Order: sequence, then C-alpha cells, then structure tokens
Amino acid sequence: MTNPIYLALDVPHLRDGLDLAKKVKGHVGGIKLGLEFFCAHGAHGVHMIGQLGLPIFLDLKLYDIPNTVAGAMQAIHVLEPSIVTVHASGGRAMLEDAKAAAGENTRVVGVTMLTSMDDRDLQRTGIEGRAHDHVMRLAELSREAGLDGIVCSGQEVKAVHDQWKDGFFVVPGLRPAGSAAGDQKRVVTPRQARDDGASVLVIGRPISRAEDPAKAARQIEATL
Ligand SMILES: O=C(O)c1cc(=O)[nH]c(=O)n1[C@@H]1O[C@H](COP(=O)(O)O)[C@@H](O)[C@H]1O
Repeated sequence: MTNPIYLALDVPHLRDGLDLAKKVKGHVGGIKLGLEFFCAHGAHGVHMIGQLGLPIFLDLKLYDIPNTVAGAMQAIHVLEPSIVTVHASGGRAMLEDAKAAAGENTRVVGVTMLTSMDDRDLQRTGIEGRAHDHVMRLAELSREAGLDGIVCSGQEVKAVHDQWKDGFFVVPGLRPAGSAAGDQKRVVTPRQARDDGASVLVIGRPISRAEDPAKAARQIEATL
C-alpha cells in the first residue's frame, strides 16, 4: 500500500522546508506545497523540493475566471505536480477549463469547504444550510465538471465516497488523538479519515511542529 500521508510544508524558509522534508521522507507518500511556500519560493522552491523524489501536491487553491485559471494551470505544467487544487465554488466553467488545461499526469481536485470553517462560519458567508450539504453539492459539481476529486474534511469523506466511488479524496484537518486542533474546526484522526475513504491524508503541524518530526510521522503512519 502506498503511504497516503502528504506532509503540508507550510514553512517560511526554504532551507527549513528542505531539512524537514528530508527528515520525514521515508514516512510520507508526498509533499504538499501551499500558498505560504509558493508565495515565498515560487517555481524554484518547488523544483528544490521536487528533487527529493516524492510526488508534489501543489495546493494553490486557484479561484478566478475560467481563462485566468486555465492560464495558471498551463503555467505550472513545467512543475509536474501530481495534484493541484482549485476552489470548487469557482463554478462549472472554471472547473472544466482548469481540468482541460492541466497536465496529463496532474490530478485536479476541488476544495469544497475549508476545514477551518463550521456551520456558523458558512452561514456568515451567506450560505444557508449545513457544512455537510454544502460539501456534497460542491462534490457533485466537481464530479460533473470532470475533476478527479475534491478536498473535504474527514467528517464528510465517507458520504462523498459513497456517492463518487472512483473519486480521489484529499482530506486535511487531521489530528492524531490528543493533539491540538489550532485553527481547524472540522477535525478527525488520520485513521478515521483513511477508513472512511480518504485517498490522501494532508498533515502539517502535528508533524512539522513536533519535537521529532520523523518520529511523529512514523507514529501517525503506524496508526493507519
Ligand atoms: O487544500 C488544502 O490542503 C486544505 C484545505 C482545507 O480545507 N483545509 C486545510 O487545512 N488545507 C491545508 O491542509 C494543511 C493543514 O495543515 P495542518 O492543520 O497544520 O495539519 C494546510 O496546509 C492547509 O492549507
């Protein structure tokens, strides 16, 4: 079984990121580079981390008009990401054009509702109803638009998986039992998410902020 854990490398310094990625390399299946990393280090940083040989998940959460998102997708072909995120709420045309413009070996997944939000936060954005229903709607839209899968919390992944059998499901907001949730609100354990159908487990601070990141990654891997 391939290791489903992707380390979220949310660090400001490239040297620290490289050191951390090297430390945990044997205990994760890939590295997720997000906005913090990409804004600071751009394509150069992605190449540097890519040299470690692990799949790269470029979490850019693209959200713009279809033409602009398609252009951004084309611009990152050269980085050969295995996974890229777009916001599912960008609408069907944006999602279709994002997928059409993506590289052949890149999975495009739609971010449904951030794991840092709960029902109340959702309502404050003007959307009535529960997180669960919102995620299910955006999962359906993503599937219709031809995306490979979605990003959702571990609280929804089972229901989404039941409806979209061959979908690819990225689950962040994961916390081993007893660890601090921080800004995450819809949280489950890595094991729970995997059992419920997650394809990729995105884990950041429980590994990156641990005293011994390799040990933390190994311990999480052992629970799966
Ligand atoms: O797209 C993501 O990866 C993402 C979506 C989401 O809804 N929630 C979420 O936390 N993420 C990312 O997953 C990672 C979670 O990090 P930790 O909370 O430190 O484990 C961060 O890099 C977030 O940017």
